[in-house]
Amino acid sequence: MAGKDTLVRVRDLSVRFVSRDATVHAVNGVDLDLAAGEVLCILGESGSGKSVTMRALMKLLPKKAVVTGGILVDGRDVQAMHENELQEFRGSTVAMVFQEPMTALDPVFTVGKQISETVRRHEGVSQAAGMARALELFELVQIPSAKRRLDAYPHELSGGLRQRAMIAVALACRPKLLLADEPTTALDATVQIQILLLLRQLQQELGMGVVFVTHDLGVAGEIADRVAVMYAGRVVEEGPVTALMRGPLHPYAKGLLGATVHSGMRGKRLTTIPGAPPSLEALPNACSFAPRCVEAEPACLAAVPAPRSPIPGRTARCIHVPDNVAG
Ligand SMILES: Nc1ncnc2c1ncn2[C@@H]1O[C@H](COP(=O)(O)OP(=O)(O)OP(=O)(O)O)[C@@H](O)[C@H]1O
Repeated sequence: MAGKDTLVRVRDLSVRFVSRDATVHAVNGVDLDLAAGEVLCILGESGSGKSVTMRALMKLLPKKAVVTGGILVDGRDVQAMHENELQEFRGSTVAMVFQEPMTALDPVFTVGKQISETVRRHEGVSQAAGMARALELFELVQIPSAKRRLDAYPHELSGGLRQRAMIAVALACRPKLLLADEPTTALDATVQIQILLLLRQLQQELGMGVVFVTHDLGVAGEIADRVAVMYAGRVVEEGPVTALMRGPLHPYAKGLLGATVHSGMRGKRLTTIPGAPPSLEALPNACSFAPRCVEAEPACLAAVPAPRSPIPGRTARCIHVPDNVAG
């Protein structure tokens, strides 16, 4: 049963991309829960299904994607929404920030105009009220000389300020859920930490839920309350960030943590475990990590491991993890 303050509830989500030549099984039976005001990081290496999972939350996948399973956001069935309902839902209930701000910002309009138009579209307010809200948002995301910068075009802002402007656009209609797809990856380290701190502060002030996709364990440690570690389209471990970083349960998470800790936390690509993930076109009916796992044994190849929960609030899909929690 979904709790009273459940903001996101995903059950058995699968996403396939079908083409004439092949079927890519990008996401395979993902369960996720997010409480209002909580930050969940989806962590994993390239191609593990992080972005596809996140985009499914706002039905932002190409038409050819075959999506099955249940997605409830703020109690609404996302899969069942039609285009006009989605337009209202995107922005006012859920908004997204991207790695590349120019994905969200239009180069031919000033940033102030873009924010005020977004507000006007959703809330039907006057031009002056839209602009006043834009200024309020620029101040909220701590853009210095906010009034002057509202008249800037996106290319006139530095990378960090552009990122802040994009966050302001995303927050324009006070979303309950913010989706962030590697929004700091392209920035240099000091700007990256400033944007992470800003997001954390905004999330707390506004009480928003955040789903944050990253390949960077250091970033997850900085911003997350809970982490879901994805591998080959499955969540292989899920739990509170501090517990997971102190003592990961799944061998893949152990490998990531070992690799990252030894070489410094932030900015490290999660690719230091020997071997490569399986092809998403031919996933085995087995533990997908077994070929790279130091703990693998024949039983790992018998079936896809079910989630086990040795500690309340934590799960891992590994047969070596005990399953002690009743219910
Ligand atoms: N539109 C699409 N058509 C076909 N395959 C796709 C499409 N979008 C994603 N995929 C495939 O789905 C898989 C998961 O992609 P996804 O973008 O979710 O990975 P990711 O974990 O976010 O990786 P990255 O960190 O590189 O963005 C990949 O194999 C990708 O090639």
